Amino acid sequence: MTKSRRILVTGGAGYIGSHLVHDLIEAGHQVVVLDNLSLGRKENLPPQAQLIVGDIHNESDLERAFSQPVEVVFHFAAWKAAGESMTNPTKYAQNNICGSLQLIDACVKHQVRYFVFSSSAAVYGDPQYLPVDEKHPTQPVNYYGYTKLAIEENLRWYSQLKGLYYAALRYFNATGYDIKGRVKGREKNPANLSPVVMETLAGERPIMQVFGNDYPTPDGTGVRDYIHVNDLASAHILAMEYLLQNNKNLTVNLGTGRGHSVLEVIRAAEEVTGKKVNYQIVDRRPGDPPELVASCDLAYELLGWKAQYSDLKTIFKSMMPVYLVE
Ligand SMILES: O=c1ccn([C@@H]2O[C@H](COP(=O)(O)OP(=O)(O)O[C@H]3O[C@H](CO)[C@@H](O)[C@H](O)[C@H]3O)[C@@H](O)[C@H]2O)c(=O)[nH]1
Repeated sequence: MTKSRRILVTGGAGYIGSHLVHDLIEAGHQVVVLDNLSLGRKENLPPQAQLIVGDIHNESDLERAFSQPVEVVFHFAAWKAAGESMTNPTKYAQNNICGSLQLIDACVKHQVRYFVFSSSAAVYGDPQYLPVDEKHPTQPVNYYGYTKLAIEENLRWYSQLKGLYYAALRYFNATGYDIKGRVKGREKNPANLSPVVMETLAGERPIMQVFGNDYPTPDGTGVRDYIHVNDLASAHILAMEYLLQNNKNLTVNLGTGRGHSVLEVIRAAEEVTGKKVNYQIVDRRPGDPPELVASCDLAYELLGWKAQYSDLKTIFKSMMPVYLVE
């Protein structure tokens, strides 16, 4: 039996956070969720999780979240309009960088020693080589990636100055829904490929766009490393255990090491659902690299973690109950 711990999950009612909360509760932990419900949903949470509707920017909400001792913080909360990161950088920085610093400060004040942060492959920018490992230069090409990197760097300083140990988990393309069906609420305003494919299949979009088919990839469409949200959740638990056991920081990629093109993704969805995706090829989306694939050796070496549910068929099977309810 693992020890039951008191854990705070910011953004725990959101897409990735809620999957982790279910796993933490099933592992016997006591979970407090701090979520402003702007993107999260109450119904995503198991009844055992304690929900505090509040914000990481608000001191009194943070005080409520830390009213009882917390051992580990998982930080998912973010202002997610990633597309707006370039057009509205000030708001983006205020929400994401400043909010995270307020949370980190509160952690230090309340003697939390372990912090797990949702970072992103976006910290690397355009890949200079593939697969991208953790030694790859960090040169973000959008403000979203920059904010993630800025928070990682702040965590490194706080770690040196204040003895907070952190894990920065750099997700590649998060996808899928709970294979156990525990999370039923859809992600709000999704813009990523797999939900767009599912919305098109569900008839909610008349047609979807494939951004470019003239990339230097096998079929000309963009290649990404899709990682199932349940695999992400299990990596978070292993990262927490790593911090608790080793008192050492951790920065790792979370992906599969395999890339799939947009057309491959569409075909897999068609095969799993037995329906045709209506799509059109349009121009490339500015800023998209042709290919982004993770090297995941370090996560395997340090955490013993490897993706289990991230093949395209399992991904789309897990999305069907959420998108194709009869
Ligand atoms: O309607 C769509 C949506 C996407 N794509 C393509 O599908 C691939 C995946 O795109 P998307 O799902 O938007 O993800 P990325 O642009 O790869 O970015 C994701 O992955 C990054 C990390 O690598 C994260 O930081 C971002 O938050 C997350 O959106 C790319 O080739 C896109 O050009 C389309 O063709 N049509």
